[in-house]
Amino acid sequence: MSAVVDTWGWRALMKLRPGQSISDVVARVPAIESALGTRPGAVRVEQDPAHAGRCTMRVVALDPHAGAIPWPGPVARSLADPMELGVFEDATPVRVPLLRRHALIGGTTDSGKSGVLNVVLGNLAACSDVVLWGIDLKGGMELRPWASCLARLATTPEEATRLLADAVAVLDARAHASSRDNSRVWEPTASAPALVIVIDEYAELADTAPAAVTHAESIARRGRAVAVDLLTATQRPTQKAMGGGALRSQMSVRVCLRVRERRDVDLILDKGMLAAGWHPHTLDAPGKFYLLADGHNQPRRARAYLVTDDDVRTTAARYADQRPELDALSQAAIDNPVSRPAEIATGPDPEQALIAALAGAPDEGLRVADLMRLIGMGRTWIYERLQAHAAAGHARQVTRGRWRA
Ligand SMILES: Nc1ncnc2c1ncn2[C@@H]1O[C@H](COP(=O)(O)OP(=O)(O)OP(=O)(O)O)[C@@H](O)[C@H]1O
Repeated sequence: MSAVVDTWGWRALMKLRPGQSISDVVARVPAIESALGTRPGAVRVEQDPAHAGRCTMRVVALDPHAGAIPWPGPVARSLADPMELGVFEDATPVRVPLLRRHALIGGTTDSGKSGVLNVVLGNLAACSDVVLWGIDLKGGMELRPWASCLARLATTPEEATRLLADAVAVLDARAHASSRDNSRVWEPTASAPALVIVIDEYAELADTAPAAVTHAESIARRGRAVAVDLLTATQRPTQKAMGGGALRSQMSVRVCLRVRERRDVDLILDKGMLAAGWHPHTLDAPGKFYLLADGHNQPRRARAYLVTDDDVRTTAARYADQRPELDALSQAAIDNPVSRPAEIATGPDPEQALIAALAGAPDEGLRVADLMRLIGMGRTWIYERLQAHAAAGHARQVTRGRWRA
């Protein structure tokens, strides 16, 4: 038996005695720990997948979660690479794929949500095939340090609504092009990058910008195939903020940091997860989390790397001038909103769709004919609703016949 030493301890390949199985060794783990003089839980035994008579014994002598774990820097260079968020208790790295996935990061105040966002942003900043947009309604406090790597940063409900409306326009244009060209999915490259929208405190957005929520839900439903993805963090995973679960159900990567109440576990992760052994209410330090994602279906405690303010500064500075630009098709959809396909103002409720369309309208406003096409309602209905919104101060005529919020 020869041992390989690493940061946290060592591991060795072991040959079992004839007739012995891995379960015999697993049953002896407490005795092995006692004989080696390690802390309880330090020894893990794994079957050699190639040979029933061999196993790997891993001794994690130091508790990897005992203190903050420094961020080693970005490992991803493409959205197709898994993002490395931190380490599990057995010191194995937490790697999670984000391509064509929306992600939700939840946890109480000071649980480390911004910390996890920073790890992901640090990796995305180094990816040459992702355009990053940010929404931070805390006045930009969390995301502004990344501003040099964000192509857009919205810090007010109005800007957020406009940004998400533009993202829906990008999505529609890409979906239209994909169906025309018969290509099923948008494969991100440096010249046709993915668009990832980072939203810090989604509940705040839901409270202050209902029209923006209509767009976010549309992106959650339809964005994956065309590589328009959401990365959202929230402290308040209420039914209202999560659209009664509709938004969460589209988020296939869920990171749950410490929560105050047990019922929040099922709100962030999924119904029944608390009963299934996912216990984020017991996490005892910032940055510790449970992950639910492809390949992560067992409740395992993990801890995120700690990204310092200095790490953010140096990483943002290093990658700022390597950020890609949106492809021409997507940029044209933003610059020329009148030619947007009819799904810009999504949602079954025409009133909501009208509000969203007005909020997302360009500076010069939208014509009644545009609104009719976007919303699918007749001239009389649109005209009456515009008058009502104008009287309530929610809409205005920019120039004759052109409207916006
Ligand atoms: N992975 C980590 N390891 C060690 N300490 C961490 C980690 N992540 C965060 N912390 C510490 O915990 C504190 C809170 O972290 P953070 O700001 O990320 O929490 P938050 O959930 O975003 O808080 P808020 O809800 O107020 O926005 C910070 O002081 C930070 O240094």
